[in-house]
Amino acid sequence: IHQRHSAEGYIGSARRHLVGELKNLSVILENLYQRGVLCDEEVSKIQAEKDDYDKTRKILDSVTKKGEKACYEFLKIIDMTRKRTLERPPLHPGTKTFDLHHWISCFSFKEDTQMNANYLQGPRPCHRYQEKLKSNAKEMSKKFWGESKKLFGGKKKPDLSYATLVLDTDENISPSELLETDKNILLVGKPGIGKTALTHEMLRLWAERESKELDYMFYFCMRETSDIIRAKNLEELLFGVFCEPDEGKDEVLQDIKRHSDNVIIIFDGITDLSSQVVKKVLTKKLLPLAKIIITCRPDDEDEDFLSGDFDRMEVKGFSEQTIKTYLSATLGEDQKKVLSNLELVTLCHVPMYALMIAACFKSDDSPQPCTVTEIYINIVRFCLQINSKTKNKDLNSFISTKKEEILSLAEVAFLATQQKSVNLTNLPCKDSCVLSFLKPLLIKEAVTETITTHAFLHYTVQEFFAALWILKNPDKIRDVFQQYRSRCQLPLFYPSEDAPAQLPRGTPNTVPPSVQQCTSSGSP
Ligand SMILES: Nc1ncnc2c1ncn2[C@@H]1O[C@H](COP(=O)(O)OP(=O)(O)OP(=O)(O)O)[C@@H](O)[C@H]1O
Repeated sequence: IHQRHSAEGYIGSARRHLVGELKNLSVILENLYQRGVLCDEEVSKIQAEKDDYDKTRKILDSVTKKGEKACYEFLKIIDMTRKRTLERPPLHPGTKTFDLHHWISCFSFKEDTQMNANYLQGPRPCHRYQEKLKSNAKEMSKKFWGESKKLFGGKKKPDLSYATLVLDTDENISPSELLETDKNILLVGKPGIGKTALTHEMLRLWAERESKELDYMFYFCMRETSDIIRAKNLEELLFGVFCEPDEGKDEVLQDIKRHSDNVIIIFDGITDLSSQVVKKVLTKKLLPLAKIIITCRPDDEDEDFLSGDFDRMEVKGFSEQTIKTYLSATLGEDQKKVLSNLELVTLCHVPMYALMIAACFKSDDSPQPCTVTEIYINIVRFCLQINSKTKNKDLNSFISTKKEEILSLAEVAFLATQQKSVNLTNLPCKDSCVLSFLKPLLIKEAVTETITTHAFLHYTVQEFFAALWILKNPDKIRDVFQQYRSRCQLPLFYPSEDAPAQLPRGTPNTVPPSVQQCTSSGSP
């Protein structure tokens, strides 16, 4: 039950804490002026006070002297600008006794629909930039889901965006809760489990949320590292790699730096800390109050990422219920074929496999794959067929004619995976059909110069081809396992001296088969 307080009394009760803890007094003064609480002269007088202490005292005195209405306006301003004007709540409860954020949230405001939010906004270029970031975020999210939909051909356009479940000590957390929390987050999850999907969902939610607050959200795909590594400072990272303001660059950068608590940055698929700027952001040397979200695979998890204050969470993929909803949206009646096969249903816990399975089963005459390897083979054959417009009956002989090109792609995949990279600087062949597994990656070299490199459509496709290359070069298997063992300090379990040079079949209960496990980034 909220007890109704007088605004004047409410300010009085916290005066001691407000003096000394109010920040960004210029924002408060500007708003008091805009709302007609203080006139020009009063504002100038306050600004002339020697330090923030005295300025705050003077603001409080002037507002209180003007009575209840002015005090109410003041509280309203503090409420709307709290991120900028109040000290952050303590990260460790108990280290600070009075929490101004909590205090202002307890004041019960009357309904006030007349309020003009514009008063509370920052400089115009910052707003224009926020709008640009929001439309970028919407676009990225749309594109992400659009690419999955392409697998279903032109006719069927299922809705593929289901909230990924995140599990943290037995508690499911939704993407919007992740977005709202003030904490820094480390999201760990195996390949294809939906880490990128989750970050794109957060981007979408941020772009669509109705908030009057001026805030910023940035996304970096850490696999596209070269331009990130080249960024020498914060400006080059935020504006050069991600998105440049159309006007008032300096003003925007100033605002971002000054109000870093209004910034959210996602580093998706981090493998190491080779970028100095990224390292500084993670260790809070830059943008100390920004909220940071990192995603990585379990193999790449590194204590250095956590030197800041991060909450670690695991992305667990689809639940039983989500699998059913997903299959029904993508397959309709055909879902029964998948649901009747326990192995396939279990695979669907990994959204990437759910997508592949749904794509494989989408038409009546599709073969029924049962392992991850078979599903990847299906996908590869499916892509080759679509791109070459080959009839089903001719597909095998078509693939035979392309053997060399396919293996050259596999070799490039293997070499890149070994170097923990997705940037393919040299194309393995000229065949457009085989090259359809790649997408161009544009890297800005200079203002007017862009270099085009290539990357696989999805990292797991690169891993599949890398595994294919090992299978075709059995003499390399021992080396690869040896390398894996020395990185992970695991006993060398396979292949033994007399074991056949052949990899075990996929274990379809939860994870990718050994083929992929052995070649995933960090553990080739
Ligand atoms: N919540 C979801 N709803 C529907 N499809 C999803 C979901 N999450 C992931 N997918 C599908 O699975 C694919 C792989 O997911 P994503 O790229 O997010 O995995 P990841 O965990 O980032 O993998 P990696 O570690 O390989 O980068 C996506 O392209 C998307 O098609």
